Amino acid sequence: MLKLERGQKLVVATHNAGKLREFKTLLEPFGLELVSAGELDLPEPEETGLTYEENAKIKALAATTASGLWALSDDSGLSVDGLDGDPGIYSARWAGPDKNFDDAMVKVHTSLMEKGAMAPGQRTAAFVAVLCLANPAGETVCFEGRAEGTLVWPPRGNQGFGYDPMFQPKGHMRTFGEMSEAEKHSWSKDKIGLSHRSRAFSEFVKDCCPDD
Ligand SMILES: O=c1nc[nH]c2c1ncn2[C@H]1C[C@H](O)[C@@H](COP(=O)(O)OP(=O)(O)OP(=O)(O)O)O1
Ligand SMILES: [Mg+2]
Repeated sequence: MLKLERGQKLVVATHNAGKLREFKTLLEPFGLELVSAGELDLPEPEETGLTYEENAKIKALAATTASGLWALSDDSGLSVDGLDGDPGIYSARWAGPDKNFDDAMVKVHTSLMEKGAMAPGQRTAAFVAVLCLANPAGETVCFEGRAEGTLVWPPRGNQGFGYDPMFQPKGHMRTFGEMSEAEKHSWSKDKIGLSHRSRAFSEFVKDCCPDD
């Protein structure tokens, strides 16, 4: 089992500013020294895997190899039931090159409309995140988290990132885009969080983080 020590320097192996922000908040209580792949100017590896886990490993191993530090990566996406799980592992690039998430959300919505999926029950989806911790010896360990919800239209809220404004988590009336980061995570050591990332993070904490 891979275990981090208090004060240890850890690369957050992402080039996504939204994820980086979330990881900084989540990791804060554990007394680690954080540096991001962007700050170290690490190359962005090609995500050639066919699963979240494969891509998370690719990113964590690339970062630990390039930096000599332990690395924590995240591969995540939105799996829409009515679209057979798309955009899934391709969520970041599904709308095409030079497209932003406003375009990507329109594409998800229009694809569902083309299938006649108008009622909330036909617009269910899940966010999935797989975190991977890698050490410089090339050992890895992965943790998965899921958040179930419904896709609303039009998108609501301007917090979070990516597809957050159209994702309303199960049991809630507001989208992730309408929630503060703290609400989106709803993370604490003794209760299950709300977001896919915080749910995967709980498992990672249990096994790999120093006790605080
Ligand atoms: O909490 C989330 N709220 C909204 N959207 C989200 C979330 N989590 C993942 N997503 C979507 C957008 C993201 O771009 C894609 C992940 O793609 P993914 O390849 O894992 O990340 P990325 O390319 O943006 O950054 P990087 O690979 O450097 O970590 O799924
Ligand atoms: Mg990526």
